[in-house]
Amino acid sequence: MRLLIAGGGTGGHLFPGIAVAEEFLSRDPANEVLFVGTERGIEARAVPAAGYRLELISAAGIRGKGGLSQIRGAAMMFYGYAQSRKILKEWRPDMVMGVGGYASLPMVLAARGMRLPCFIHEQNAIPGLTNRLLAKFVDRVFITLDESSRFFPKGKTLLTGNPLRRQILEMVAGQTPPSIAEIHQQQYGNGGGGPFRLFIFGGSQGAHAINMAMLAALPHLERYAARLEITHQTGEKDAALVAEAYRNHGFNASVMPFIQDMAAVYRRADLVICRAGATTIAEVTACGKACLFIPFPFAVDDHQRRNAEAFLKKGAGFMLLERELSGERLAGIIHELAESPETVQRTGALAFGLARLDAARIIVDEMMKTL
Ligand SMILES: CC(=O)N[C@H]1[C@@H](OP(=O)(O)OP(=O)(O)OC[C@H]2O[C@@H](n3ccc(=O)[nH]c3=O)[C@H](O)[C@@H]2O)O[C@H](CO)[C@@H](O)[C@@H]1O
Repeated sequence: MRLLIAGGGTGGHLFPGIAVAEEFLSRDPANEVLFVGTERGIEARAVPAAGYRLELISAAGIRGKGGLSQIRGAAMMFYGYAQSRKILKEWRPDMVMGVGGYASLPMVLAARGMRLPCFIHEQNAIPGLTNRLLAKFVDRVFITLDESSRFFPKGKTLLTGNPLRRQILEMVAGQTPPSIAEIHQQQYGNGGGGPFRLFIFGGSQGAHAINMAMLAALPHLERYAARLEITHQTGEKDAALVAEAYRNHGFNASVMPFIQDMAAVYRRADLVICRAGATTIAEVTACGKACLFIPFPFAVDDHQRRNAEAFLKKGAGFMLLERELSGERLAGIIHELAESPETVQRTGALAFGLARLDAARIIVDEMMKTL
């Protein structure tokens, strides 16, 4: 059977699609998957790197832009629709899934026009415009958080969670959470002051504001430099600057623009400091990690904050808003949590309790049912 997965732009849309592809391919060696995205999206690099076939179409945003760019965006969408029809006629998928992002709009509409079974997956608490529009046309809407259900037709919406890539699921399966006694031994054994491992990352593109706040936090953390083991994903632009700052302040830090094997880094972390993109949240909760969320304040409809709030209500994470973010504040929280292993352990355990590990399986089961 053939599944076409359309959309992307950012990792938060694309990686759930890759998770569904992995599940679908595991069902039958004869199954095939084709990804469709745009050349500017993360899919242009990440899909071939993951070993999948990718077709590119033309697509662009329309929402909130001035007259000329709206006309340009609409023209690109029409062209993308024609390209989508051509791909569908040539590749002949059995079903099509949109994962959000510009490319999913023309492709899912074209697929619906050709009467193919169509599905969408929404990752966020507040859905993007593409998925709101597409919901009317698809057979099933899969959602990550109950909060988004009010935007979609009741009869066809199903709460599944956010599909997790195999690298994350395998890590979770092989992991036994440490006991409080082990954490104490690790952090206070051998005369006290065992390592506290921080993983700082800013979603699929890195976060300049988090990078700068962490640099501003370093002078306040110098006394703990020997205890902190830091892995910091910066995005492309800030990598050199951030690496140099850690060196100058005497910190043991591994700085990378982008990380392929996220599971390995999650596994080692005691505390994760990150944005509140939906896929990030799904992963840190599955890994049972205590997390300080710093939501991206300009995400459409402030959806990152809403994503995080869904977890904070249950004590399963911490949040610091960007407008309150300063080096001193960030250093204060890191220090406080490094000194409080019970809080870190309890928060991670509560997060794990909210994780949904079977989203990809449920989605593929549901898609197969409609065939
Ligand atoms: C600025 C913005 O609007 N961001 C949106 C985007 O975020 P973004 O693309 O940052 O998505 P998420 O934070 O949800 O997920 C990031 C994904 O990238 C992966 N990763 C990240 C860094 C790295 O070095 N390597 C790596 O593989 C993570 O493991 C994760 O799978 O899509 C999300 C899902 O729709 C939204 O919730 C976010 O609001």
